[in-house]
Amino acid sequence: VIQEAFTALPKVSYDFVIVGGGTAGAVLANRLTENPRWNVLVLEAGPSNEGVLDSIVPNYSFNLQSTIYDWNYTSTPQPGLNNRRVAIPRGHILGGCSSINGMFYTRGSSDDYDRWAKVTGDDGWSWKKLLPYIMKNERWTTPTDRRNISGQYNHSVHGRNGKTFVSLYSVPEALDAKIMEASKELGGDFRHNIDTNSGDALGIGWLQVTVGNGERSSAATAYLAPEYLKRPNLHVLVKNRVTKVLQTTTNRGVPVVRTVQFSEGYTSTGAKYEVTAQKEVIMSAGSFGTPHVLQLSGIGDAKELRAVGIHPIADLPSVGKNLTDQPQFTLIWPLGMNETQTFTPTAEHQAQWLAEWRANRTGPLTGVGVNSIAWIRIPDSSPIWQNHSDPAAGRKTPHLELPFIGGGLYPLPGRIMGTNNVVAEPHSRGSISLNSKDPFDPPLIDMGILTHPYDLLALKEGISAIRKFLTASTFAEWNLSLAYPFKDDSTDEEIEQAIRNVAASNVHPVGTAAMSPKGADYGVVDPDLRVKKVAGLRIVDASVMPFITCSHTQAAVYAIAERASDMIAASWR
Ligand SMILES: Cc1cc2nc3c(=O)[nH]c(=O)nc-3n(C[C@H](O)[C@H](O)[C@H](O)COP(=O)(O)OP(=O)(O)OC[C@H]3O[C@@H](n4cnc5c(N)ncnc54)[C@H](O)[C@@H]3O)c2cc1C
Repeated sequence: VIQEAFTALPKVSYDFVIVGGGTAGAVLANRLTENPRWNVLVLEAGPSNEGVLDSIVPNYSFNLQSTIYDWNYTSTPQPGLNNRRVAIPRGHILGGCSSINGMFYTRGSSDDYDRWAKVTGDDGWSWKKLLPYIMKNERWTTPTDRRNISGQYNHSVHGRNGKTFVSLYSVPEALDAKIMEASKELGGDFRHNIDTNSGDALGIGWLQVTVGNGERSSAATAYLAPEYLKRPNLHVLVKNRVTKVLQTTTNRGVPVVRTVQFSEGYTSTGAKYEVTAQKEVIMSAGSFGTPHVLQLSGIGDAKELRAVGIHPIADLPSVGKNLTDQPQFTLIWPLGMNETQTFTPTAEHQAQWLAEWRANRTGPLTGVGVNSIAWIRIPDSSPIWQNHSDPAAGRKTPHLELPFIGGGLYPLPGRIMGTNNVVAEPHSRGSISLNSKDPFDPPLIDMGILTHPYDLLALKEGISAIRKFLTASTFAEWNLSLAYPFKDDSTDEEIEQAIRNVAASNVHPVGTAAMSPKGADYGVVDPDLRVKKVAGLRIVDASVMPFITCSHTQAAVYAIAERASDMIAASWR
């Protein structure tokens, strides 16, 4: 069961305490309690996901932002964005970001994982070794519209017995046929790739989503489903925020950190508790929550910690550094056609769609708004390579992600088409640090967006690629003209300024507690995810990625958490 008061929990000793019941935390909670002898406590700051309609209806996911289900973080002024502050949503709910995300299921390329193996010296992080864990997470299912999907994915690279539902997009749009016609006509970078989740991520593929039976499949619905919450050894406490991890003892001069301090409710005035894990504390508070709690606890850059009045227990300067996210913005192309040839949803449509969803779990509300994505490389001949190194992990790795947003209702197109422009592997890096030693004071989050000149040039390469794609003859009848964030005839300078005025985070922050080889004098965790310079503490979430995957990040987090569960279980067997 899910509890909101620590006093309501049975008085047992916990083998493992998991900080954060998010994407990774829910996986660990499930897998570690497969062993009935191990008691596990999950501490989640946000409320339960149960019954939250916006988290169940796939098309409602945007409603969750700027609510109680969001941490509502705002970045520091971003020099690369003309000093704007940008919003960075994060799930504040059981299931974490997987309960509020866009449900895109994209794994990245095999190169991405092979690079992790190379930079950590642990072959277990390679694509080949992780693929079984990727598949262990996945429960492939038919899309909600039950169309014939042969030729739209590669059966052999998908798992059928996992926990998280993965399916193909479910709301056909007029745009779909056009994308595939253009792909056929242009080929090359725009060739059709039957499954961009196969390790070779390049080309245009159909979108796979974490949706099953018309509902969002999150880490909470999948790994903390009622059948698992029934386990007597699994204890889930929501609406309780961890404020610190504390040194429990010292073992041969090494601080042992197995005690967790937490505060009930959403404000600093709640009751305070401490709990000590018999085996390990696992930090799964995400790319912001994990480094924030570590720093509050004295684990981080000793100089920076002392400056805010925190006594360091482990000097790990990499905590909170290497913050990596993909810069992105959307181009809007109105269709030069009249209203009868296009489709604009009304309030009446919305009501009908909700009624259909409630009755059958089918219809337009099962869609996430995107059906296909182009993953492409910047040409080898581009002048960009004269001044910049290639940030991609290898030749099967795209530099750019270009999702297509149609918005119509088949067979009519929407009044506008959107093309998202994302730098899949950026060069810019940001950081997260303490504003003060008050755990309820939000951290300073510097996303570093567009601070490296490569990233802006790469976005401009993305614009060229989109324009090239739209020259395909199939688009002629739509009379597309660019309306936002600049015009077809804008100058180079106007385009650069427009990008800096609208670009934002792709909401995929990673890397703030990154893995490095055992014994390295940089990085935060060893390849087995144990925090360096202390004992009793591991990190399992998006923060451990040394490099971002060229993708949306949930599939990689699930893979990390599935492998971590095995590693942790093995070390206590
Ligand atoms: C709006 C949005 C859209 C996205 N879209 C996609 C997408 O379409 N596809 C995709 O693949 N990825 C997407 N992502 C990214 C993806 O969801 C994340 O990378 C992934 O879920 C992160 O998992 P995690 O376990 O690292 O962290 P989280 O899932 O964020 O889990 C961290 C958990 O810890 C809790 N927590 C934090 N601090 C504390 C504390 N002090 N005490 C107690 N609990 C704490 C949080 O409340 C949260 O539940 C999106 C993310 C967002 C926010």
